[in-house]
Amino acid sequence: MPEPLYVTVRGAVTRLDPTREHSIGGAESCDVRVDVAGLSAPVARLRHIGHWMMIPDPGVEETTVDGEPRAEAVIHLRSTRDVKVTLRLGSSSVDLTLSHTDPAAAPPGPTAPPTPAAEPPTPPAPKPAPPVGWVPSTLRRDGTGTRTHAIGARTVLGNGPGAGIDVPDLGVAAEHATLNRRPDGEFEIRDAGRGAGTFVRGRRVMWARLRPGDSFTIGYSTFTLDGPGALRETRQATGATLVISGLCAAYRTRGSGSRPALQELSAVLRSGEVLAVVGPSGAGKSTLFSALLGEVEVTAGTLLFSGLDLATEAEQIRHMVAFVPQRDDLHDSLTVGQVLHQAARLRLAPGTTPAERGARIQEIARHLEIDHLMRERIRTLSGGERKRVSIGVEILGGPRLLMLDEPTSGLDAGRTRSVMRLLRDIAGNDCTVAVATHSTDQLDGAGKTLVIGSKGRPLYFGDTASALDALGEDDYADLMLTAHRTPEAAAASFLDGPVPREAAALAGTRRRADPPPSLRPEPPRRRVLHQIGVLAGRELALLRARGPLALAQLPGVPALGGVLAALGASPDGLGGGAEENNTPGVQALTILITACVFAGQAITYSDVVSQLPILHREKRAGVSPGAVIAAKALVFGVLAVLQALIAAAAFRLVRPPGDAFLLVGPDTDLALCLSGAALASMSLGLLISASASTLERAVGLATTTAICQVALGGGLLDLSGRSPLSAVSMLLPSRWSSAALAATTDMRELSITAPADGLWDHRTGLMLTELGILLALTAVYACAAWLVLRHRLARRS
Ligand SMILES: Nc1ncnc2c1ncn2[C@@H]1O[C@H](COP(=O)(O)OP(=O)(O)OP(=O)(O)O)[C@@H](O)[C@H]1O
Repeated sequence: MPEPLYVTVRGAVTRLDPTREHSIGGAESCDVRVDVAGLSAPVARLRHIGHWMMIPDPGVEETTVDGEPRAEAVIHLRSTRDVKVTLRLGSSSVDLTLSHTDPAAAPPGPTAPPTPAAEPPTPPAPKPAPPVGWVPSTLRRDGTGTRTHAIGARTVLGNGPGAGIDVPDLGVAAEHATLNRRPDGEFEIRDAGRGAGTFVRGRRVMWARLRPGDSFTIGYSTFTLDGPGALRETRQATGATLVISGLCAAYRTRGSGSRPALQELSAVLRSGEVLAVVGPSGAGKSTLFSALLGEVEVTAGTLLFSGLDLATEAEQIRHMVAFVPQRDDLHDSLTVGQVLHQAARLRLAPGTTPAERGARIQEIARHLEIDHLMRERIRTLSGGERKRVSIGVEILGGPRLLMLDEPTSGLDAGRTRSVMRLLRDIAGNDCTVAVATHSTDQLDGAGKTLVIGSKGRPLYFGDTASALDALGEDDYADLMLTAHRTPEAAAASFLDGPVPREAAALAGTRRRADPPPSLRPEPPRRRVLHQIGVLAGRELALLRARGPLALAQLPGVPALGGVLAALGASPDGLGGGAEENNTPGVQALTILITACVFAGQAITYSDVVSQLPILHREKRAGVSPGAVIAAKALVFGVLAVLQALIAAAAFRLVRPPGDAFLLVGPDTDLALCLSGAALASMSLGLLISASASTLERAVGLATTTAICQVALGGGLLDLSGRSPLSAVSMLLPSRWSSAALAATTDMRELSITAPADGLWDHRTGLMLTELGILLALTAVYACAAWLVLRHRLARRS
């Protein structure tokens, strides 16, 4: 049973119930009444999340615990010892004593300071608290505040003792950036492209010139040039406030412009708080998250997180924000351990060592109670376990704002409660948590609630405990029915209430992001290379996870094609004796090319479209669509070439390729032509898969393309003239690979059924051109796939 907390102020003891949040302040509604500077607003809140924690209001200027000044936004009371807390505002302060046992029931004796002897003998053992803050212990430097560094001609900033200035945050690489003094005496900052970025006034930069007074941000530290040789570092106080002020968002509709989805929504959420966003279906709960993620058009209002504007400084805060979508899209065939390791390699700075990644994964897995599932495949997990893994993937990077869309949908009441408890725990570790939910019976897990009515109109924001009373409803079922009709009085009273005013006041004080003097925003190439490596590794893991039967098909299809082509060919294979006419040679050539284009296209045509939700999720975490396509082209390209070699070898086992050749020899030329066919078709398959909106459409597109490849390869229809069909065939790998193979085997000379096609002439230069065109098609299809995928993942609604 969670234990109560006893707060003593000037001799008066108040017992706090662990099942709900309590406020300390001057207002009558506060649970513990204190007078600090005559303020009526709460100066601190106390909440139980497995242990008690105190959240001083940001307006409190100084908090001391047992006489020690504390800069944290959240003070965790993990010990069962009595603690003396002083909160100071201006010249006024208040002293509180927080006890885990009732001081009034304690035996008479000395009261302060408490000694071990004065403590009650066996206080009830609390549930073991999470061992660490959400910013991981392995990479954490305690404390916040300001310090000044001496800087020379070149100073390296990075994560670890090797750097001149140590910035121990998750997104910071070991050698993250260098600060150089220029010949003119000014300084420039250069990002090494290995971590989560260097930011100057909200923009991610690879290079920027800095003058005295200019600042740049790396991880959670902001550095300001204080003059020659001095760099002032300000660590962002843990805990950041989310301010939503007068937010209006709209979806574009076909033809008629846009349809409003959120209207003048306001809320203020502080670190350590859990916000439940509730409302009837279609009210706009998911849209609110889309707006916070920059995925829907914000037509008015302000969104601030940690003082940064999400509209203009989204890049800088991207690594602070994580989103767990409603569907737990994860690679089903991988194990939990593989999924977490891949996610850690993509989401943590590339310079993070395997030991650090392992420690972080262990830390998260223990916290989420999934450490015993590391070897289980995702598809074998229950809904609740899968949800925990999905949350784990998103919090690996140590976000400060975690948003979850329906995290409890499909879970039983017990699992729902445990997810809500987990979210409270996460919030208690320097994170702000917002959750859209229909599980209104478990809302007591969230301290704050935002009720949205139909058409995105806000009806209530405030303490969860007061939501029903404020809206005059008995239960949430009634509230949902009322909210569906959006009562004008409630909507108007919200807009006239204190929440929009407070949000507007906070939004009005935001820092302006002026353009910096000199910037060079560049794509961080090294990061993309790192991502290609990680994603290629994942493709290999996914291939291995397909199982032996599916893996056996990969060499099986081209081998069958090679054997069938050989059986259809004359005893001389693709060649032929001078006096003998090799009529079946064209058929054999067509079967060989068909087998290779089918095999190449088949390995990729469904790949991107079936992973789209996962890719969308990873794009939000900074994974580049270019890296995705490059990794797939790399792995599947090698696979396609291997398949072509298997087809060539199978053919060669049964029939000779012939005597004629143009480049290296009959066998090598055959292998080159088939490899070109398979490689370019693999790339065409990627384009199909990136373009199709559903798997069914991808199947349709792939089938159509395959038919065209067979019919327009050159061996079945005469494409020698300037017909439209001939023009279309130029876009297909089968046309160029058939021509190259016919050229090297001198098919026009050997077979009377060979078409009078100039592309089939037995000329070395022609064959080299045709192989070159196959490579060019491979590159063009892959680039087109990248552009299409980039467009699809970036598309705003
Ligand atoms: N991509 C989109 N394009 C156009 N309209 C959209 C789009 N997504 C959502 N909408 C509309 O915006 C409104 C709010 O949708 P949203 O998904 O935010 O509601 P919700 O409260 O999350 O609903 P639910 O509880 O059913 O998930 C709805 O009317 C919906 O039809």
